[in-house]
Amino acid sequence: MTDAIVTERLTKFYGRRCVVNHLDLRVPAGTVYGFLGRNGAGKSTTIKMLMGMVRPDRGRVELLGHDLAALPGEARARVAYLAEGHPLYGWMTVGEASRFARAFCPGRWDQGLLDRVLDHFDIPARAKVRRLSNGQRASLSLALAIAPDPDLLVLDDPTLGLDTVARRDFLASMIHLVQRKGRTILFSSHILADVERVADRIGILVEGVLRVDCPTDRFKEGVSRVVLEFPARPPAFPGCAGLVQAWEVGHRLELVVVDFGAEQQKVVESLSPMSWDVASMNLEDAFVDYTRGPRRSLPVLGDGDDLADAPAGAVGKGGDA
Ligand SMILES: Nc1ncnc2c1ncn2[C@@H]1O[C@H](COP(=O)(O)OP(=O)(O)OP(=O)(O)O)[C@@H](O)[C@H]1O
Repeated sequence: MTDAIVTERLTKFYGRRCVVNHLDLRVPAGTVYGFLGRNGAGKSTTIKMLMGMVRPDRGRVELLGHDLAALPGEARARVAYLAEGHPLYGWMTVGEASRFARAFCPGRWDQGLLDRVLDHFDIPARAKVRRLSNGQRASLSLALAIAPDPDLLVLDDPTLGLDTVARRDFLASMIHLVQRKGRTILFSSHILADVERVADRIGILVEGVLRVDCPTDRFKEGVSRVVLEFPARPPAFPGCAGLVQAWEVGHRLELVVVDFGAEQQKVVESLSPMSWDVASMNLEDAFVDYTRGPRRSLPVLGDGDDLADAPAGAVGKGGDA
């Protein structure tokens, strides 16, 4: 098995609105996959469809090589899911919550690992869940999710509300899990610095359409901000392949371009600027610049080298409805 998650043309409507649109997602086994998108892009809906909690209107899901509709119990036990907001029963103690979770995982439970995580985050077994801090609740949820030693861990915005130190500890635990051979993690997040730190690959949903699906570095290197300086008001930019957006700031023209190369350079030089420069960007800057563009015509970014020249549309077979 090479892909831990596969979706084919996965589609969900709420009313007449298509919130996940022909999603072809492939998450290779052993990958930490950052699933990104602005508020309302469709991340949670997708994750709920992956977990069988929301029924798709079209398409199919495969987890660990099995069709989700016929997932054997043995495979289901190898998948763990952490819902947004770390839902736990506040009236339970930590020990009760652990025993409760364990009852759903007969045969696969690493109590030693759970104890180590609880100890690391200083979470006593007798503490009531409702008295835990946000960070402790998140860590308890993660500990309960990883105690069955899952092959696939799916987390919906797991670091929401955590402080920087708690987030780093949480992410370190995630990496520890995945470093054990073949483990796969898909997580959604709005904290791009976290994603940049741990994700091998990213997918970006824009209004339910997967526009980016590639290694994290490929995305950072693929999106460039180009700044052209002029002595007076800049000329209008004529456009080029891979252009996400262009705007004027005083005597400057700023462009966001996917896969800036010789062809785009020629267009820039044809405007005879006094100077021009390509700025390097971190993941957050690249994400902001990319997703702020005109949504229906964003250049797509995937593993291939020639995607910026592809007609605007989704990665894979899908497209705008
Ligand atoms: N049960 C529902 N009924 C109707 N509309 C819904 C339902 N769940 C989600 N939506 C809508 O679907 C769209 C996608 O929501 P979703 O929660 O998947 O986005 P998201 O990318 O996870 O957003 P966020 O980052 O804000 O959590 C939103 O417009 C949301 O309002």
